[in-house]
Amino acid sequence: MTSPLHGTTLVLGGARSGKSNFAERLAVETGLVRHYIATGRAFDDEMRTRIDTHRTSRGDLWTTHEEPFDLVGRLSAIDAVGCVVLVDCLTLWVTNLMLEERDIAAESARLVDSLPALRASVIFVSNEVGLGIVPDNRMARDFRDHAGRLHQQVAAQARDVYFVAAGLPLKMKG
Ligand SMILES: Nc1nc2c(ncn2[C@@H]2O[C@H](COP(=O)(O)OP(=O)(O)OP(=O)(O)O)[C@@H](O)[C@H]2O)c(=O)[nH]1
Repeated sequence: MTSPLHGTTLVLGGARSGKSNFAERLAVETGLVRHYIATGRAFDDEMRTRIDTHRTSRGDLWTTHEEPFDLVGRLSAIDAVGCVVLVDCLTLWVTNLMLEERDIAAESARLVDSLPALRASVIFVSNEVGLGIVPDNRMARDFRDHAGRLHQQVAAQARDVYFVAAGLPLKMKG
């Protein structure tokens, strides 16, 4: 079975742009079995509250997986014809890898290389973090650069790419 969204989709946007809600809608519209991979971790009460709100609003028709590091392994474990996997989000994944001093270029390449073989439809959500002024600290600049390169690689591989601002999706590819 090939869903209307078969392949990879990338949904970019700023903080509170509505990108996660839009990506969830795309996943629901496929009519496929839904999986959600959260790369975020609850480090404080504010994040815990936000995560609880997200879980409640997703409801019971989603299977949630919390995976801060091994996206390739988790995607291949879930992978099946007839399912859609929403990964929210790539920028938190990059953050987690940076905090562990992993090789981001290698991990990014491994992820992008794994995509064509997947049978599931995969929707990646990510923050566009490159639009502001040049950050004044090295780690923030590295983060911006890693995220920007990863977005280019995923976008090149993706069938559909969207940019969301003010809750409105702009289709950039597909
Ligand atoms: N650990 C965990 N994280 C979750 C879960 N559900 C959502 N999240 C995280 O919540 C984050 C998105 O929430 P927000 O920060 O409120 O949304 P945002 O992406 O900034 O805002 P929008 O652009 O409006 O979507 C994602 O990065 C997820 O990783 C969950 O069940 N478990």
